[in-house]
Amino acid sequence: MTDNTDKPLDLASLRQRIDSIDSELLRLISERADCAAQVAQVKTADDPDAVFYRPEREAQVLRRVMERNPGPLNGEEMARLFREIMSACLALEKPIKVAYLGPEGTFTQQAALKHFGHSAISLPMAAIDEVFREVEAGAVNYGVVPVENSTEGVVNNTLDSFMDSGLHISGEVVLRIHHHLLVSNITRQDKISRIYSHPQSFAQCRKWLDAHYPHAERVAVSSNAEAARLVKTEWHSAAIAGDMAAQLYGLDRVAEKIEDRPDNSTRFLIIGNESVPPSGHDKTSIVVAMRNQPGVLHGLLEPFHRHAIDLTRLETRPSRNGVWTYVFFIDFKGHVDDPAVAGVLEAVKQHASDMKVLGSYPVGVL
Ligand SMILES: C=C(O[C@@H]1C=C(C(=O)O)C=C[C@H]1O)C(=O)O
Repeated sequence: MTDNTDKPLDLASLRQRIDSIDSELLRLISERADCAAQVAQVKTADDPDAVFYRPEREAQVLRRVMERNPGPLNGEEMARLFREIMSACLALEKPIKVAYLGPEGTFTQQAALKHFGHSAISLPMAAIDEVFREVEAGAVNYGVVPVENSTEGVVNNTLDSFMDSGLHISGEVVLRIHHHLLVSNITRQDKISRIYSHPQSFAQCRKWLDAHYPHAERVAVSSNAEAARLVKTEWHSAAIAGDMAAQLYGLDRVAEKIEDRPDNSTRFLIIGNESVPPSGHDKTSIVVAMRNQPGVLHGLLEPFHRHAIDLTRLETRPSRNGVWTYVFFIDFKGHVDDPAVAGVLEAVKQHASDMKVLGSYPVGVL
């Protein structure tokens, strides 16, 4: 920052300038909040039961921020700030309630807050099917469940829960997963003989553990947060968990980012009761049951190729109503309202004994 003579401004002048920028920001954010409150009035005037939260609109707002961001802050950082502003604006009407796979301090809670912002009310559930039940019962607006990890693959419980559920996928969020080796203030670091973690986290840190703690007993527990909690009471134990669990239980990081793959990330799905209109950059998830005949997989995939639809994921799960019969979970780019997608779905139906659209939703922005 310089004045007219190109001399750098002194500290006092820079702080004065920051104060006046902050005043302007305060005014603008408040004006934005007023506008969002008026949108809520318009929505309820048309329909008293209208939902204020619009996933497709929020994705568009965040994308626009990233596209127009002039720097020096990077686009994701800027979008995170706007994510929190939107979250606070929405909460002015009614804070959104979100159930997640708990307990408190899990990566799923981190994903929920990343997606909805910190003004959302997040409620921990003990199991994935409880998250589904809570959303189905209308006790919360949305649920957040993990669906796949880049190192360890699919979360079977989540896919299985979709088979029995009428819920829609309304969004996705991808989180970079960093694991740390954590100890408490009573831990004797030279005497660590037991390490607690969730089985998925053990799998993601296997090489590091083999190299650094080959003789420590690895005890699998139901969540990383539970692992962190146990460490508070045992002087010879450590935990593998992430930042949220470390913060929640006040643990120290003895070794940071110990995951074997630096790009280790987990994808989470947002589940809700409503379908989502197109945002302009969407994904669709379907589940398909196939008759057990030769060439079924070709028949299933060929329409995607023919309509130039980009497949992003294909998972197979045993179907639960027959031995050696399978269902396929398929994710692809596009929205059910796109004519090309409608064409594919028609063609897939010809080959399938059953097909269900789990949802079309904005591709994760953050
Ligand atoms: C303001 C709206 O409602 C909510 C608040 C938004 C915002 O603060 O930008 C965006 C989408 C909705 O979740 C809207 O639909 O435009």
